Amino acid sequence: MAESVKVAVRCRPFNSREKARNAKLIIDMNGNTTTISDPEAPNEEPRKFNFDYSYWSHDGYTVPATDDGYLEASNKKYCDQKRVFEDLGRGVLANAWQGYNSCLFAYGQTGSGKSYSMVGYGENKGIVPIFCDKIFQEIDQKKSEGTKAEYEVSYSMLEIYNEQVRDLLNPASKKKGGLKIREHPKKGFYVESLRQTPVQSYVEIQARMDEGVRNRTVAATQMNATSSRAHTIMSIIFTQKSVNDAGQEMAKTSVANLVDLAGSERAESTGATGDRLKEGAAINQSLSSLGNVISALADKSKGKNVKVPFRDSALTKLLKNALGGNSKTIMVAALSPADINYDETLSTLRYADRAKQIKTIAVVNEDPTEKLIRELKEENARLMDAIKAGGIVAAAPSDQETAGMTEEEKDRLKQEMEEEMAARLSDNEKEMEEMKKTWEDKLRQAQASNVGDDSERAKKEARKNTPHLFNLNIDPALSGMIVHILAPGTYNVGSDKAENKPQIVLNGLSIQKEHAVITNEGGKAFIEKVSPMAKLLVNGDPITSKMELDHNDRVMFGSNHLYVFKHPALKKADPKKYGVVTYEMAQQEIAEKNGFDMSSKKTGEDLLLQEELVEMIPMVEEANAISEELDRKVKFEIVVMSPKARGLAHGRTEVCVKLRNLQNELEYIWSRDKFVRRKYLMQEMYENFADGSDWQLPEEKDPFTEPLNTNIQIGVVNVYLQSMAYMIETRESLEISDYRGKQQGLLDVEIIPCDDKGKELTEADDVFVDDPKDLISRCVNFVIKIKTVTGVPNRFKDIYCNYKMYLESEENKTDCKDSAGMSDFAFRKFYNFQVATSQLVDYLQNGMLTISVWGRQEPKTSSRTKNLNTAQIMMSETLAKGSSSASVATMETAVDSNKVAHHFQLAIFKKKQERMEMKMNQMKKMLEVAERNGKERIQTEVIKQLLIASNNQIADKIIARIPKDQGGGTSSNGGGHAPKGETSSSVCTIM
Ligand SMILES: Nc1ncnc2c1ncn2[C@@H]1O[C@H](COP(=O)(O)OP(=O)(O)OP(=O)(O)O)[C@@H](O)[C@H]1O
Repeated sequence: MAESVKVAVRCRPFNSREKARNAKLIIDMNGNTTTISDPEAPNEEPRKFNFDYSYWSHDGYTVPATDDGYLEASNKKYCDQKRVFEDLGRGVLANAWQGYNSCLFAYGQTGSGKSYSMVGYGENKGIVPIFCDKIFQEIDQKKSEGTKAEYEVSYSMLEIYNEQVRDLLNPASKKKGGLKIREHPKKGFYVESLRQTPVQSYVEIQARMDEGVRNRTVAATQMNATSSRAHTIMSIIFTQKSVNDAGQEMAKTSVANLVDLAGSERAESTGATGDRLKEGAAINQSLSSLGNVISALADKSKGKNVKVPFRDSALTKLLKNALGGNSKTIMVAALSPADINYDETLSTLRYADRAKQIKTIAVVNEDPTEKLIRELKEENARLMDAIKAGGIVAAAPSDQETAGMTEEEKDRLKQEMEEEMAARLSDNEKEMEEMKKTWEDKLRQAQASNVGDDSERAKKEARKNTPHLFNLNIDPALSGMIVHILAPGTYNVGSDKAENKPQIVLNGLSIQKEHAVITNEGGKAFIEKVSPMAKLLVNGDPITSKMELDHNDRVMFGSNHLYVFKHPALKKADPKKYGVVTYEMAQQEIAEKNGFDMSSKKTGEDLLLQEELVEMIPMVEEANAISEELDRKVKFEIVVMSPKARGLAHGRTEVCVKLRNLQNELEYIWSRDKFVRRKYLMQEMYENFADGSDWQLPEEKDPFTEPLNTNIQIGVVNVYLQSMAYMIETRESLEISDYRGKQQGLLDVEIIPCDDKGKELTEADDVFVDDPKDLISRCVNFVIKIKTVTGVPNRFKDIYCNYKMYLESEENKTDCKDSAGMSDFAFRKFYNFQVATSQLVDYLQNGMLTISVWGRQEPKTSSRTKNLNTAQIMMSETLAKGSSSASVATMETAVDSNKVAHHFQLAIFKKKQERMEMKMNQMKKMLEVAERNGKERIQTEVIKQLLIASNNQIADKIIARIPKDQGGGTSSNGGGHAPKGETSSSVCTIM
C-alpha cells in the first residue's frame, strides 16, 4: 500500500554565534505544527506548517555537567534524542525485521543539526548508533531464544562529493572519477564495488563508522573540501536466512539507508551571480536535483503526469528507491531557531512540506535463495543472447524514458545502458559467487578487520600520555579524527611521493615530499621545515628555524592540514595555562597574522565578516596552491570591500577575491560566490591532474581565466547632491577611487539646475533656495553631465561610466571612449520632477550619486616574471614583501565617504552671504530714505533687519574657524574636505 514519506522537523538551541549576535527566536511549535515568524514583518501572522512530528529541542533541558553529557528534558515540550529514536528509529528497526527497505534522510542548512539527529555527539547518540545498538541486542535476544535463523549485518558507507562517489570504508579503491553507479533491473541503482563490511556487534559497527568518518576527514583535508558539501550515505544491510516449512532456504534482506545530506544553503548560491562558468559548476548538483525530484514526486502524487528526473545526479539515482519505490522513508528537517537564518529556515520548511506529499510503496524483500540465483542465471542468459545479437536492442531505452530528451541525450542514455548491461553480466556472476560463500568466510573477514580495532584502542590509550598531533576541521564532527602519536623519536612529515616513506604522510596541495620533521627528544617536541618551499605555520607564524612546540600549539602544514599539538605532560604540569583550541580560533589567528583585524567589535556585520574571512582565507590559500601546482600564473588575494567601494549605495562590507595575472598584471575582482564556484572547478581540475587524466580545459571553461575583453570597474566617483537641494550648480573634477580608496583618475561631473524644458539656468536666474524644504511640492529640474575623464592608468581602454539616479531602475550608461586622456563622454541627462516630494528633497540633501567608471585592461608583459614558474613568482613576491604567508591577503579598505569634498556647503554659505549683503545694502538704502523722510517706524524695522543680517559677521568668524585644509578660512578657496558633522551643522545654525 502506498505510504507517505514521514516528515519530522527539529529546532535546535541557539549556537554561540547566534547568541553573540543577539539572535531572536522565530520558530515555535505546538503539537505537530511549526510556525515561523518573519523578522522583517513582526506584526504579520507567522506562517504555519504541519508535519508528522515537530520536535522542539530549542530549550527546556538541563544543561549537563560535561560538554558531551546527555541533554535531559526538563519540561514536556523539549524533545531529546531518545524520543526522536522512539518515533523515527524504532520504525526503521521494525522495517528491517520485516524485510522492508527504509531510508532516513536529514535535510537542512549547515550547522542546523542534521548530524546531531542522525549520528549525535557524545552521550547524545543519534538515530544511527541507537539503531545499530538495538539491532544487535535484538539479534542476541533471538539467538538466546534458540532461533534457527541466521542473521547477517553488513555496513557500507559512501560519500558523494562533487558528483563523485567515494567508498569511505575502502579509500584505497579511489578510482578516477569515483565509483560507478549502475542500474540493476530489480535492485535499481547501486554503487559498483562498494565495500559491504560484515559486522557482528555494535562495537564493530561503531568502529567501522569511526573508520568511515576518519577516511572522510582525510579526504576532506587533502582537498580542503568542506565536509558540509558532501552527502554521506550509511547503509545497514540486514539479511535473515531461514528455512521455510517446505524446506526451502529463504533470504529476507532489508536495507536501511541513513543519509546525512550536504548543507542545503549551498544549492542556492550555485545560481547566484552571472558567471560565464555557472553551468559547469556543479557545486551541488545532487542537492538541487533532489529538490527537483521531490517537487516532481509531490506533483505526481497529486495526479500530475510528470517525469521524475532521478537520473540527473548521483544522489537522486541512489535515493530513487527511497523516494520513488520500495522503501519506507522518513525525512528529518533540521531548523535553526534564529532570525538571522530566516530565509534558509523558511526554505527548509517549504522543502519539508513538499516532501510529505510523496508516496512510496514498500514491499517485503523475501525470496528463496535458489530463486534469486535462478533469476540471476536467467538474466545472464538473456544478456548474453542480447550481446550476441548486437546488444543494441536489449539496451535501448524505452520511449517513456527518452520522452523530452534531445538526440544527444538519447544517445548518451543508450550508451550508458549498454555499458551497464555488460557490467551487469559480471556483477551477476559475482553476486552468485557471493551468495554461495559461507557465513564462515565472512566471519574470517570480520575477524581480520578486528585487528584494526585493537590498534585503534591502543592509539586512544597512547593519546592520554604521549605527545601527539590532533587534526582540526571546520566541521566539528571531523576534528580529532586524525591523530599522529609522537612517541620519542623522529618523524618525517611529507607526501607519499617521497623516496623514503615519511612516518606522517600528508597528501594534497602544497605538501612537499619532504615537508617537515618533528622530533620528540627528552620529553620535548621540536618542529622544523625541511624543504625551503614547504609552508609551515605555527600559531599563525611561518617557521623558518627549528622551534619547540608547546601544548596546544596550532600547526598548519601546507595550505590545509591543520593540527593542534598536544603534550599531556605539559598540560598536567600547568593545567590553568591552557584552554580549548578550536578550528575557528586557529583560522582567526592566521587571519590576524595576515593583517586582518579580528578583534574589533564583535557585533552583527563584524561577526559576519569575520566568519567569511575564516571561511575564505583557507580557500584562497588552496586556490593559490592549485595555481602553483598547475603553474597557472595567477594569484588570488582577499579584499574586503565596502558597498561604496563596490559602487553600491547600500549593503554590507563583504569579502571579495582579487585575481591577479602574474604574467600580464591584469586584475579582476570576484565576488565571494563567484570565487567559491570557480574554486570548485579549480579543485576538479586539480583532481584530474592528480589522477593523471586530461585536466586542461579550453579557455572558455578555464576557471583561472577571465576573457581579455572583460570590463572591470576601474573605480567609483561619489557626487554629493546637496548643492542641488539649494538649487546651486555643481561643476567638479572628482576623484575616481578604486576599491582600495586609491585615486585612479578624475572625472568631470556637472549638475546644473534648469527650467522645465531643460534649459540650463545661470546665477542670474537666481533659483537659489534658503531652505531645501522650500523645494517640496515645487517643480525641480536639473541636468547631469558627465564630461571628461583624465588620469586613468593607460592600461585601461574602452572606458565608460554608468550610474543610477533616484528611483531609476535602469542604469544610465555613457558612450565608450578608447582611452582616458581628455576623452569627453559628452553625456547629458535631463531630470524633470514636476512635484518634488519630501523624499526627493531628502535624497538631494543627504544622498549621493555613485558613478562607476569601467574599462577593459590591456595586458602588459612583465620581463621580471618571464622565465619563472608560478611558485617562483609567488615566492619572490613574498620575499620582496617580507610578509608571512604566500597568499598574504591585503586589507583593502573602502572608499571613505567622509573624505569626499563638501565644498558645496561652502558654496551654499557664500551664496547666502551674498544674499545677505544684497539685503543689507537694500536696507541701508531704505534707512537713508526713511531718515531723510523722518519715518520712525520704518527706521526701527530696518534697524531690526540690519541687526539680524549683521550676524553675517559671526558667520565670518565661524568660517575662519574651519581648518584651512577643509575649506576653511575666509579666502575663496573652494576645495578641500569639510568635516561632516559639527562644522557643517554649525554653519547651518548660524544661517
Ligand atoms: N537538538 C540539538 N540539541 C542540542 N544541540 C544541537 C542540536 N542540534 C544541533 N545541535 C548542535 O549544533 C551544532 C551543529 O549541529 P550539526 O553538526 O548536527 O549540524 P549539521 O546540520 O550536521 O551541520 P553540517 O552540515 O555542517 O554537517 C552542533 O554543535 C550540535 O551539537
